[in-house]
Amino acid sequence: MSVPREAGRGLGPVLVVGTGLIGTSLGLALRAEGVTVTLSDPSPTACALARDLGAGALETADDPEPAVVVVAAPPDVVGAVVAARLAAHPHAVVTDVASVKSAVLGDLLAAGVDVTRYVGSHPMAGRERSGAIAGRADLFQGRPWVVVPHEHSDPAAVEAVTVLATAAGGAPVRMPAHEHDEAVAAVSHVPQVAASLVAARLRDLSTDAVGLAGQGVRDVTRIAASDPALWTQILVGNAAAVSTVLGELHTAIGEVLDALDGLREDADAEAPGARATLAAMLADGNAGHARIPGKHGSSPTMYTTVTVLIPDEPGMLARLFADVGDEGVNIEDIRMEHAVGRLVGVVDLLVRPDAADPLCAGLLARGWNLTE
Ligand SMILES: NC(=O)C1=CN([C@@H]2O[C@H](COP(=O)(O)OP(=O)(O)OC[C@H]3O[C@@H](n4cnc5c(N)ncnc54)[C@H](O)[C@@H]3O)[C@@H](O)[C@H]2O)C=CC1
Ligand SMILES: O=C(O)C(=O)Cc1ccc(O)cc1
Repeated sequence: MSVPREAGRGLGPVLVVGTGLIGTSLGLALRAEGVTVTLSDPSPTACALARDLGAGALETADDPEPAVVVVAAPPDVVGAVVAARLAAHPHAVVTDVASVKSAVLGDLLAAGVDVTRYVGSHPMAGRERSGAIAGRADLFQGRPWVVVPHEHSDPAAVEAVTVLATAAGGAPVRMPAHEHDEAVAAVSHVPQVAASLVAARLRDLSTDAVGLAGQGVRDVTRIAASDPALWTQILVGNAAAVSTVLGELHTAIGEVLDALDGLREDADAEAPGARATLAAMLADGNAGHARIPGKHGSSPTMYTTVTVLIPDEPGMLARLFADVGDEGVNIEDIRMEHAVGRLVGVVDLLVRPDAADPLCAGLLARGWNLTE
C-alpha cells in the first residue's frame, strides 16, 4: 500500500478527528511542519476553536482524501470512530491516540472490521487540562510516542504512523498492545490513581493544615487535577493491567501499615523489623525513581537544585532567566512556589551538577538572593 506524501517530512494530508487537548496539539505541531491538517469534532465549538487556534482547517466534503486519519476522541468511542473512518476513507491509514490500546483493537476485531490500515498509537505526553484551549504545539516534543503494530497491520501503515509521530516531534517506540497496556498501567495509570488518592486525603483538611503544603505534595498530586471523565474511561479500558499493579501497591501499603501499627501499638516502640520495613520501602522508592529517564528520554540524570528567592514583581523571572543564560548555564527544569506570607517567590533551578557552583557564584555577584 502506498502512502501519499507531500511536505512536512513526507507526510500527506492529515485529518484529526476529535479536537480537544491532544487533537489540537497534534494539529498545531503538524501545521508548524507544513503538513496540511483538517479537523473534525462532533462539537462545532471545539472544532472551530481548534481552527481559530491554528490547528488546521475545518473538514469539508471537497477536501482531498487524507493520507492519515488520527482519532483523538475519548477512549470509549475510539473503536467506533476508527471503524467509521476506515470505511469513509478507503485509502487512508487510520490511527488513534487513546491511552489504552488492547481494548480499541479488540473492539475493532469483535466488530469484524478489516484492520489492515489501522495501527494504534499513544503519545506519552499530555496535560492535566482538557480541550482545545489547552493545546500546545510543543506538547509531543521529545516525548515517547508508542506505535502499536498488530498481526494484521500493513507495514506501510506502521511506517505512516511512525512518520506522523516523528513529524509531531515525538520519539516513536514500537510495542504490541498488551505490552503497552501493562507498561502504562505502571508508569501512567497507577500513578494517576495514587495521585488522586493522596490528593483526596487533603480535601477535608483545615485551611491552616493545607496551607503548610510544600513542593513535595505538589509534585505527588499534580496529576490529581486531571479530568475525571477521561480517566474513568482510561481505568475502565485498562482494568486488568491496572488492577495487577495496584494489587502490588496494595500489598506494599499493607506491609508499611503493619510496620506503623506495630510501632504505634508497642508501648516501647520496639516493634522488631518495623524500621527495616520502612527503610526498605524508602530505598526501593529511591531505586525506582532513579530508573525514570531524564528529559527527552535521555538516561537518568541527577540535577543539582539552585534555589533563588525572587521578589514577587513583574519581570523578575525573565531577569533571572536572562542572568542564568548570561552565565552560560542551561536550565534543565524549574519549579516555582510562593513563600507563604511573604512577597517573594521561591524558584528551584535544576542544572547539571558541574554548573551549580559557578552559577551560584555568578548569581550572588549579580545580587540574587540564594537559599538552601
Ligand atoms: N489528556 C492527556 O493527557 C492524554 C490523552 N490521550 C488520549 O487522547 C484522547 C483525547 O484526549 P484529550 O484530548 O485529553 O480529551 P479532550 O476532552 O480534551 O478532547 C476530546 C475531544 O473529542 C471530542 N469527541 C467526543 N466524542 C467524539 C466522537 N464520537 N468523535 C470524535 N470526537 C469526539 C470532544 O468533543 C473533544 O473535543 C483520549 O483517547 C485520551 O486517552 C493521550 C495522551 C495524553
Ligand atoms: O501529565 C503527565 O505527566 C502525563 O503523563 C500526561 C499523560 C496523560 C495520559 C496519557 O495517556 C499520557 C500522558
